[in-house]
Amino acid sequence: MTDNRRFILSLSCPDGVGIVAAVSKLVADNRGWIIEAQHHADQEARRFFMRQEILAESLPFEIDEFRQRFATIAEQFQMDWAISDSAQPKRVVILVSKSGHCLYDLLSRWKSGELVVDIPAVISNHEDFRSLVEWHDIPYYHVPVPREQKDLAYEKIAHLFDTLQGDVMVLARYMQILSRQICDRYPGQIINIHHSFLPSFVGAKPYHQAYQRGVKLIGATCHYVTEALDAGPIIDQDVLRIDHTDATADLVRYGKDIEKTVLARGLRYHVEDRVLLHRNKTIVFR
Ligand SMILES: Nc1nc2c(c(=O)[nH]1)N[C@@H](CN(C=O)c1ccc(C(=O)N[C@@H](CCC(=O)O)C(=O)O)cc1)CN2
Repeated sequence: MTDNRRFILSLSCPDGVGIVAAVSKLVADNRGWIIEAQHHADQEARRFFMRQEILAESLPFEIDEFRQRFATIAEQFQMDWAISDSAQPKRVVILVSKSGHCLYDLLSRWKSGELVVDIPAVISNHEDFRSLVEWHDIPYYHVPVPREQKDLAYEKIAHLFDTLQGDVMVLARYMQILSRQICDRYPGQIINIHHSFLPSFVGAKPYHQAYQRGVKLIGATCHYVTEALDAGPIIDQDVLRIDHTDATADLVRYGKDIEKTVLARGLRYHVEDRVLLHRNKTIVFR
């Protein structure tokens, strides 16, 4: 029975000739079995992006030696690169405030085995979801964010994340604006679900803004968090048609389903190393 463990190689570098050949030659010379391969050349940016999944058991060496052997090619082509192990689940720390629909959804997908991650903790600025989270045998940390002590609160969250050896923080309707310090400390490691079709309706009350504007489409956006509010690189989006008969409460209700779907999809892309960042945009190898 073939062991389905894969090494996932993701890279970007200045575009040029011979990149695919060089990478594939290293794998082929070691009789490696490529399960999935995608690449993209951004002609405007003159940058090349690539993702390969290689069957771990097909290679005669472990991941550390694979990284050592790949480093030579990476230097030759000035690559930003990473090799991850599909058998090593990402450690996802979830942050939530008072709206629990995305938290419930992620916990359900995790409990059913659909979302293969480790959840070392849930952090909240309220006590609302302690019993739900602890029922899942997941530690719950209540970190209040008083207006005059926001930086101290975010230092506590950063210390918790480091102590828990988190790989990614998911803001699952966490309604506090993170400081520049914590955003800069974890670039590409904090994912938010914003309840609008960005760039429309930034802020805490997008459904109210959508209703007031009279739009015919609403949506949700999963993006990486930067200091600039709701302005980080977009990972995934979706929309839904609405009309004049829909009140703000209807938009909030419809929106919850879109938010859950878009966040789960965006998080899956991230934990499967399918997202590469370039400037303020993403390449997503779906
Ligand atoms: N630095 C960033 N922090 C956060 C981002 C982000 O993109 N960059 N996204 C938000 C989530 N969000 C919308 O998706 C959002 C959350 C909160 C607010 C807001 O105005 N909050 C007020 C307090 C509101 C309250 O207490 O209920 C505030 O912080 O003063 C706007 C947008 C998460 N953080």
